[in-house]
Amino acid sequence: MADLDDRADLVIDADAISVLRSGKTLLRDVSWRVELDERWVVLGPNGAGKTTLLNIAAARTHPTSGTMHVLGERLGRTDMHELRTRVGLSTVALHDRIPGEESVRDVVVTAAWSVVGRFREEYDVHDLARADALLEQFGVAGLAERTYGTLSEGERKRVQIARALMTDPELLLLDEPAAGLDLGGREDLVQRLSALAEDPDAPALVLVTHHVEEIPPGFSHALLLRDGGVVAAGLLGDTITSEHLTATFGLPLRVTYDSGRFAARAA
Ligand SMILES: Nc1ncnc2c1ncn2[C@@H]1O[C@H](COP(=O)(O)OP(=O)(O)OP(=O)(O)O)[C@@H](O)[C@H]1O
Repeated sequence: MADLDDRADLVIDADAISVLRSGKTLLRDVSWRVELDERWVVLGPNGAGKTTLLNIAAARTHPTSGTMHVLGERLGRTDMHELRTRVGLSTVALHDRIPGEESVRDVVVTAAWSVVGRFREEYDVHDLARADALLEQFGVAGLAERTYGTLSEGERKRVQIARALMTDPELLLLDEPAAGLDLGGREDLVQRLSALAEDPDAPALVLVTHHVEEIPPGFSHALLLRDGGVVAAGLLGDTITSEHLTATFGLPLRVTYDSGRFAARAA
């Protein structure tokens, strides 16, 4: 019973999950618990299994073994489509499908549409107001009338996150949101994600990245992956250490921390 109560606040509860595809082990015996008010960073080198884990947390795919609960629902025993409507997901693969000629406001508001299967003419004024408020929150309200294809990469990333938040998800998963941004674009995004992390009304957050420099202040926990396995997990300050990063990336690294931001370089 105590165990059930413990689980009530868990948005992600991975219990020894493994993923095998085409004879390859993508995830190996991963256990990971995320609570409602936590903001997690998932860090690891290319091919570590980060996107695979995110896709399971987004109820897009199942583990091969182990048990996975998302928002209290057990994958394999629940309606995955229904569950997906409660999770916001932002990935490069999803955004590649956004038509360039779509207006920025429509890119955001159609998130509500695709989830509930409504037709375009049935958007109500609340949806439009919410889309505009999210564009404002991410500093791109002035671009609402522009077509998505004309935006810079940094502007697109901010619109993508606004879109992922449109459905008011209970869990927001962001896969490398700062990838491909220039320094100014990255810093702007880090600040906005930091504000989101510090908002008590924000959903539980999981941010996948390759770089400790991209960890926004306000994030609370980190999961380090290498070769599909967990190297370390827990509170950010205990987890993002030189020792753990060295083990994660397989080369001697020195981590520094200054004013809420991490940096890493070869030791
Ligand atoms: N369907 C599949 N069949 C076989 N191998 C796969 C399949 N999907 C992914 N992989 C491999 O699994 C490993 C983990 O992939 P994943 O995309 O989860 O890693 P990642 O940590 O997100 O990497 P990156 O940082 O490069 O995006 C990679 O080596 C990838 O090539």
